[in-house]
Amino acid sequence: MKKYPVNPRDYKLYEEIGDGVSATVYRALCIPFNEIVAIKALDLERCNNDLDGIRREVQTMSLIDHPNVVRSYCSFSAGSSLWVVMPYMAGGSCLHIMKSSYPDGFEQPVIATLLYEVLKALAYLHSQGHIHRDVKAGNILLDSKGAVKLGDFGVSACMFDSGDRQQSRNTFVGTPCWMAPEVMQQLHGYDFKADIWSFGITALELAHGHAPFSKYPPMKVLLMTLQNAPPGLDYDRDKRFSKSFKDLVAECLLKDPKKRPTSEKLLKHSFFKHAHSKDLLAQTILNSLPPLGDRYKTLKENEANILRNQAALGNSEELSQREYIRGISAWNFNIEDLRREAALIEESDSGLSKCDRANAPIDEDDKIDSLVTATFIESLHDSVSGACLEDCLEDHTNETAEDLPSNSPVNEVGGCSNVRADDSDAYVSRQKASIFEKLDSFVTDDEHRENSEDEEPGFQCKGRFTVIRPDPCSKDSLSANTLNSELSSLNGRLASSLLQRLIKQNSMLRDEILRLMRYVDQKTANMEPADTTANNERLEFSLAAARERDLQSQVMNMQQSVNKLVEELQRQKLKNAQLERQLTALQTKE
Ligand SMILES: Nc1ncnc2c1ncn2[C@@H]1O[C@H](COP(=O)(O)OP(=O)(O)OP(=O)(O)O)[C@@H](O)[C@H]1O
Repeated sequence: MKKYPVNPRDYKLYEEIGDGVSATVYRALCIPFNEIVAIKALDLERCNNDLDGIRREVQTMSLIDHPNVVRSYCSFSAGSSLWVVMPYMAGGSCLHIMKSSYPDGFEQPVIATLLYEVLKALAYLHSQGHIHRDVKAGNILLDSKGAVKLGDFGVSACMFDSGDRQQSRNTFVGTPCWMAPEVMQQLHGYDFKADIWSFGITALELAHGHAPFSKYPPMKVLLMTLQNAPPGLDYDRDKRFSKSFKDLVAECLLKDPKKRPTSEKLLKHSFFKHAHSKDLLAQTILNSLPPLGDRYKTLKENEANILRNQAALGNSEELSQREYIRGISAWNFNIEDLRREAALIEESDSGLSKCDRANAPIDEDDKIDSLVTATFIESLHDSVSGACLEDCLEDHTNETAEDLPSNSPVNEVGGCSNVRADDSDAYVSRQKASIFEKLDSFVTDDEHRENSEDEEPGFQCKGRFTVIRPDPCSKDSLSANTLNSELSSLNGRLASSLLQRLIKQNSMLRDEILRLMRYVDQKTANMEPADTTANNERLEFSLAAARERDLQSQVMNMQQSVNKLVEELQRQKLKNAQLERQLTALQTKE
């Protein structure tokens, strides 16, 4: 097999052709082979605490061998970046193609052709034990001849892994619009069926030019995905699509992952009778497209305009849209964002599309406050009791307002279409006050963290990444050795500060959960006989104990990670000492 060089000097970087959370992608020339390639430059400083993720991505990519999956030729470090050399996909991503030429989505034969190829990639990955976890139009790449490949293993996970990596499937990664409900809930982990959900959302994205709820801020996307009926193809709006397409989407977007078909089974779906060869793609959507670099530049300019407008209007939905345009997967899920987004949801929304409206609960705009409250409270309960929010809501879908006591939690909280305006308004205000109180306590914690950041100016938390702020004054003056040892010691300090923060947040969350449970119990006690209250208390106690055990085991795992990091640090120090000795020896020789 052809061996690509692993020296940065053997490559010549041309223009930028894409970017994501952790990487910038360039068109490049592999000089010895005189071959155009793509180089993904992962900025190790931008994702310092996600080295495992990077290692995983590179490992996964190098082991992959399938015509529908982007493979890596080789990878190596170049300065503070890790370069991954890949085949150059001159057509770019489907998201970019739609943004530049097909804002309302593709025609059915094109969609069927694209999806069939993606599905072959998924069937292969799943058979190899991988969950892709980031299936979306932005990661469907086309070469100049119309070959389709699935890219970006930044958040992929292996189903056969145990221990640490298995646990990573319980963490919150991925783009909210494409994220399966079970991934959002973070209750019981998830499996490859999460990819099938994302595949269904991607099908809608290719059909409409955007994913369902893509214009909304992440918090709202989360609420809508959890509480609304699954999105789908609309009877009126999507007349141009066949019944088999509608069926395919509906099957992929079943909320219960067990009911979703496997990728292998989906390959036999009748919709794929509409699939063609790659020539169709070359002759239709790739025909007369400007070069990828130019398209990317235009896209960046548009993005900059949106940013300017958004800054002028102070509109955070535009911000969300900008992230969508960039096809970014990370979700900056911090309490400040949450607060801002919850406040934004309060404002009445006039922007729901007809299709989104069809999927929204009745009076959704008016009662969105209660949705916020409901989801916070229910998801807090769920994280304690392990009960599924979705089940909880579905259990009550057939009940009407009249079936339930007027002050029942379902009427007041969860049953969005059954909310009684008079009772619920007061209830919602009370709950909102309590939520903001909770948020305040988190924010205070965040402020603490910020203050402590003052002591350690290098750290900054950004969603799933902890970013090291570059220090322009010192960087150049550092020798490779000191930089190395600095990075290693930062890892240790970073892990322990993260650990402390997590423990603190967990215990605060637990207290808050208990407080909220007591509150709900007090409310329901009026309706229940006395012995049920005693039972509830017992249940509450055992649930809290189970949660505590869970937290303790998480803490132990984190401590183990810290120990590993400390060991790594020692190793690096030894290496540094050796290098320094060699350096001195060399200097003496000279
Ligand atoms: N081999 C390639 N050929 C052409 N363009 C590519 C290639 N790989 C990636 N791109 C472009 O670069 C963009 C970003 O790449 P990628 O998604 O791998 O980065 P990332 O940082 O992992 O992104 P994300 O934010 O989705 O995690 C893609 O959406 C695509 O448009």
